[in-house]
Amino acid sequence: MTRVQVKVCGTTSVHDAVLAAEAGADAIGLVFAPVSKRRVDAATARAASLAVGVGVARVGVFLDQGLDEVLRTAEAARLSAVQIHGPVSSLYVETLARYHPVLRAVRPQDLAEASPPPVGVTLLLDAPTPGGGVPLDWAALQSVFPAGAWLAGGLGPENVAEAIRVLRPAAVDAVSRLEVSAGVKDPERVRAFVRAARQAGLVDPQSYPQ
Ligand SMILES: O=C(O)c1ccccc1N[C@@H]1O[C@H](COP(=O)(O)O)[C@@H](O)[C@H]1O
Repeated sequence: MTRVQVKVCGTTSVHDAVLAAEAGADAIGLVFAPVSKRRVDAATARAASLAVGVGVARVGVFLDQGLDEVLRTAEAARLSAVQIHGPVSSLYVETLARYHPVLRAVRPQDLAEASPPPVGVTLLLDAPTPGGGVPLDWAALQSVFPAGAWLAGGLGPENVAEAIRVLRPAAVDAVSRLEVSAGVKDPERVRAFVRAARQAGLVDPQSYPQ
């Protein structure tokens, strides 16, 4: 048995990257989507990536952005994986997966179409409005949640254990409920989130993404 991985998303500073790493997060998320109130520039993201080092995954979050932009940003910001939101083609996702591990964010209504993902792609089940802090209906998803998929959408210290108990995701991912204001982390909530996820149990390693 292996522990659930924890991603702390929406990192906009070296300070908050180090906070997440010291709290025990396995991954930080760096949002490059132009629409996001947590958007980070490549130079700051690079500094945050270098600060946490290779022991922590650095996931770049993109929404409706071209392949060139994603690949250039991944290199500039020293990303170790990319997370793709929005209505992109299979070819787009498969092309990216030749360069980087891909987290493909899908809404519950898109799950059937996206499963199973191609090699190098892991599904991330998220709410229809990414970064909106609204939880999914975990009970309704229990019978269809794919082995090895990640879970996001309104997770925080108060509900992550229950989400893990119901869906057994390979990883949990949160942003809104870990902030004091958009893009600024609440240290106590970040620590409590990682702690709660850690304590919530273990998952079967065979359900992990390859
Ligand atoms: O956080 C954002 O602003 C954002 C913008 C565009 C695409 C994704 C975004 N965040 C992702 O949303 C989920 C969880 O959000 P929440 O915990 O419900 O607030 C997570 O995957 C973030 O990477």
